[in-house]
Amino acid sequence: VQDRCGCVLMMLCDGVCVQAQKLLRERLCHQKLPDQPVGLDSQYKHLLELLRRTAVHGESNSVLIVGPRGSGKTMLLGCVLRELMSLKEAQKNVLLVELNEKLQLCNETKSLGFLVFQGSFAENLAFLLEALKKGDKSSSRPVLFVLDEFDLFAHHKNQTLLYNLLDVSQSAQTPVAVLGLTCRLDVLELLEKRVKSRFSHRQIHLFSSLSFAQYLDVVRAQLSLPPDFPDPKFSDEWNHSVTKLCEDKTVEEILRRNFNGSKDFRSLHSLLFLAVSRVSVSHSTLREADLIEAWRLISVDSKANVLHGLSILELCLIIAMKHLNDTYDGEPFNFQMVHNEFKKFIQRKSHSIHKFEKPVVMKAFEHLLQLELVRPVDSGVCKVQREYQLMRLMLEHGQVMEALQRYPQCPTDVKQWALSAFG
Ligand SMILES: Nc1ncnc2c1ncn2[C@@H]1O[C@H](COP(=O)(O)OP(=O)(O)OP(=O)(O)O)[C@@H](O)[C@H]1O
Repeated sequence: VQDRCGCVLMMLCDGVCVQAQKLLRERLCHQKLPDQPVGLDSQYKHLLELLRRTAVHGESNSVLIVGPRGSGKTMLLGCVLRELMSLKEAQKNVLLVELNEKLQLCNETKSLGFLVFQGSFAENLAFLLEALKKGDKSSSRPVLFVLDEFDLFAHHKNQTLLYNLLDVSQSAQTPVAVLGLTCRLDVLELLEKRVKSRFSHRQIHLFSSLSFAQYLDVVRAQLSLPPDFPDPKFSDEWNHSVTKLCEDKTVEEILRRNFNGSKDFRSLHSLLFLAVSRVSVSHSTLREADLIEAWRLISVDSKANVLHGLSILELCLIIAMKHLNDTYDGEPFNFQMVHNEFKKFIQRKSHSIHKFEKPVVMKAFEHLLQLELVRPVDSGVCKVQREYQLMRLMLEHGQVMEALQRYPQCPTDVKQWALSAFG
């Protein structure tokens, strides 16, 4: 009987644990909007007010949301639209149209059952403009145009689409809001004069001024189970363990390093995702060890891994390049110089490395180039023979030394030669 009870309990626990993990993984994979954007209160209010004026009062408008990758442009817009659609006075009233630069509607809009453009760019544009011009301010439904990667629109068809949309947004026809999302701070410089003069010049900037304390709040919020989680006992225990985890010194140190590296939420989410994935029935709460392991996985140096897979000849060429770097004060080098340096080593110091024919050495050099461990100084110059093309080594001291330490059966004379360059 005890065994059976234990088994049933185990299955129940298993179910809740899987449910919690699924919920958190979905959240961390950006499948859901956060309840509230963190640290973007003023931007949120500003955008909501602008869109409310279009949705409720029928005022046309245009605005750019500018910020680096992952700074929350899409999320901010999503949260604002969610609130806008929940406003009583704006409900059912607003049409949302997401466009890409070829004037195709994006998938989300198609699924709303709204119109789908299938024609050429010119046909689509003519159709769209006619539809917008037919309306008037009082009877037409306001239309919100969302132009993600706004800078790409600036490269298209003499900016005809931008010109026309902004033109409509300035006239008294159908109320239209044009919302551009972009990473480019200089995006206005890309616009033609006629387009620029029709843009409202409203910009909302998302540059993170997030403090570490706020960042920790985000971690806690991202890892906590919601109040409506089906098993309140489990979620209480889980949330308690999350609070405790965030107070742990080692965990705080890891989070601080991640924060100092990048304030981008995507990198935080990857870290937390890896930690959450380690939770299992045998340990159904998050532990310090899960975060440490996740951090180890995330901070693995990919170049060090590539170095680990090199042949001994390729490794020797890298050491020769480092010697050249030291001799010529970091000036670029070419294959011929590397080959000479390598030959010197074989003649004077090496007993373990065979003589290699020049084409073989060239092949090894080409492989390093393919792996981007070596890069041409000027890739545009293709007239220079490969042997004489100037190159730079794209590796740091520590990366090569670590690779040598881990290299299986690395000959001692090669190690010593490396130490005289990297040591
Ligand atoms: N201030 C914030 N508060 C809460 N979550 C945030 C915040 N900023 C970013 N995020 C989260 O980070 C992830 C990336 O954000 P988002 O996709 O909105 O960035 P983006 O600026 O649109 O990036 P891209 O330029 O690549 O399109 C999302 O899951 C988002 O929920």
